[in-house]
Amino acid sequence: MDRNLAMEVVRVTEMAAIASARLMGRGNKNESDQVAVDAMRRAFDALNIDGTVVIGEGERDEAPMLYIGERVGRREPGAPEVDIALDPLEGTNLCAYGRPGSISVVAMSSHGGLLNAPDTYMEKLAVGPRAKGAIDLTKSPTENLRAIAERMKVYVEDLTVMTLDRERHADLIKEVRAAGARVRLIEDGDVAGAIATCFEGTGVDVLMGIGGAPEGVIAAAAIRATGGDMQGRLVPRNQGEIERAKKMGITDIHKIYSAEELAKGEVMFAATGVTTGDFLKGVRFFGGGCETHSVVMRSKTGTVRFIQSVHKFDKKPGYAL
Ligand SMILES: O=P(O)(O)OC[C@H]1O[C@](O)(COP(=O)(O)O)[C@@H](O)[C@@H]1O
Repeated sequence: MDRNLAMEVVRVTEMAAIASARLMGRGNKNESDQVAVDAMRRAFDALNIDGTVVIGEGERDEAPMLYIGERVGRREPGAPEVDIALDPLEGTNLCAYGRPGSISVVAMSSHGGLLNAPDTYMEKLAVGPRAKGAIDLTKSPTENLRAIAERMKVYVEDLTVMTLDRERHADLIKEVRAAGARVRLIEDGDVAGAIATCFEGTGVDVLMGIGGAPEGVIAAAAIRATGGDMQGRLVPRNQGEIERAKKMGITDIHKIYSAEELAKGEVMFAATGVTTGDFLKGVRFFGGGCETHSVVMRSKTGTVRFIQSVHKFDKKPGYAL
């Protein structure tokens, strides 16, 4: 993958973020998501890649655009063949209700690099580079917090654990509190939550708990690029999801995946803030344009770039739609 591709991919997340941010706070999550999907699909047409969506908006029969298996990009001769995991609007409710932390996101790898995760749940444990190697999903949350604290040379009481505010996490939250760590509950958006552990300034040290499996693969791509660490284990909700996982080539449903197994080889990752979150500002509109804030990363070099862009709608009418 050409290194300049990483800089091109950010245009795709910028366009999707601008489109959904336009509808921020209107209380309609489907509408916010749909405009992001449309914009992202259009933006891919400008990229000279031969891309296959491996994690997208759903199966072909349920998602008309950016469905799993869809080929995207201009696909001109010499275009790199890439697998793509995307979420045009991660945290649809956050955007629809004007809450912090929604992002638009794309991860890319060479062919076969991204786990074809079924649309089920995944138990996730993610930390930043300072705690790399200290996590183990076979151990209890308390044991993990002690190992993470030791590796980071801090007290467990200094750690902040982010988790989705869900009923299913009642025991987890109780245990984390009993261990002495601080807890930050989020309403949605555990991709941004996992990535936040890799940026010191966010104050988030650990992401724990169960969220979407496709989101787990996207997060793993970013974790790989930033040098953090992550483990994930599928948590199917019913027999149908187990069957679906098998069809997608997953033989051991209980397997614990490392970040390297979720997103193998060279990966690129780009995200643009829709609403302001822990490490990205949201889209800000002004007369005739807007400003976006994005992050672009490559696992090969570990370079992390924050990109602040000013878009003028009279010169780029496509962005104004
Ligand atoms: O809402 P659930 O069923 O607990 O699922 C959790 C998943 O939903 C999200 O919070 C938001 O997903 P959407 O953007 O599809 O609404 C993810 O970040 C998370 O992985």
